[in-house]
Amino acid sequence: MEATFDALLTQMEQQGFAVMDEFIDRASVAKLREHAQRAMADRAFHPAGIGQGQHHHTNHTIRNDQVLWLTPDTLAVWCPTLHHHIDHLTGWLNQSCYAGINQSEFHLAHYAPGAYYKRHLDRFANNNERRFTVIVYLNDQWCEADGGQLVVYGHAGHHSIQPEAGRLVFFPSDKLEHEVLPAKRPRWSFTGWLKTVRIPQSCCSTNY
Ligand SMILES: O=C(O)CCC(=O)C(=O)O
Ligand SMILES: [Fe+2]
Repeated sequence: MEATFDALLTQMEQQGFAVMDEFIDRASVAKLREHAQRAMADRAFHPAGIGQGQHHHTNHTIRNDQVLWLTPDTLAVWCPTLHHHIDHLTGWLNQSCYAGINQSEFHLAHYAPGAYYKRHLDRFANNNERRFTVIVYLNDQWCEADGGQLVVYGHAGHHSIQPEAGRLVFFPSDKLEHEVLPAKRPRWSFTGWLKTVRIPQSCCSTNY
């Protein structure tokens, strides 16, 4: 896996983003998608918002997908393979690149036909904790006519990526602008953000 992660980093340096197929196997994709579909049927998804903290709000002119936030523990149960790979990637980033990742957040996303997410950066204006974005798609046999491509604005201009099952997209959350074009069939994905969260000094000190 280390050689694979090296290749990811090389791609990211060269083009501003990295793409890897079969990051997780088909059976793991199918299992995670089934959990997502069941949660959707149970009305556990809710309209996605933009902004953070007190600035968080929904804005359907910018995005109109639905999301379900997952704790790392739930991810570990719903898709142990993906949980393990993300853990492994985080450890590698910390050891090889001194990335200082100490937290993560994850959600599943569902784009109903017609849903989109306009061009944006993943890092909030008032919070620089998000360092890397990790997206894994859960859609079998996606084709051009299905729409829903992820368009990334990399070093060499824009590039369109099909949200195909098992495919990983990886990029720096504060640098790469991207958008999701309107999907024409239900579009399922997992998105994670690897973060560096400053621990307040007072939490680390011990009083003797
Ligand atoms: O699903 C995708 O392709 C990208 C989603 C995205 O940009 C986001 O959730 O911030
Ligand atoms: Fe994004």
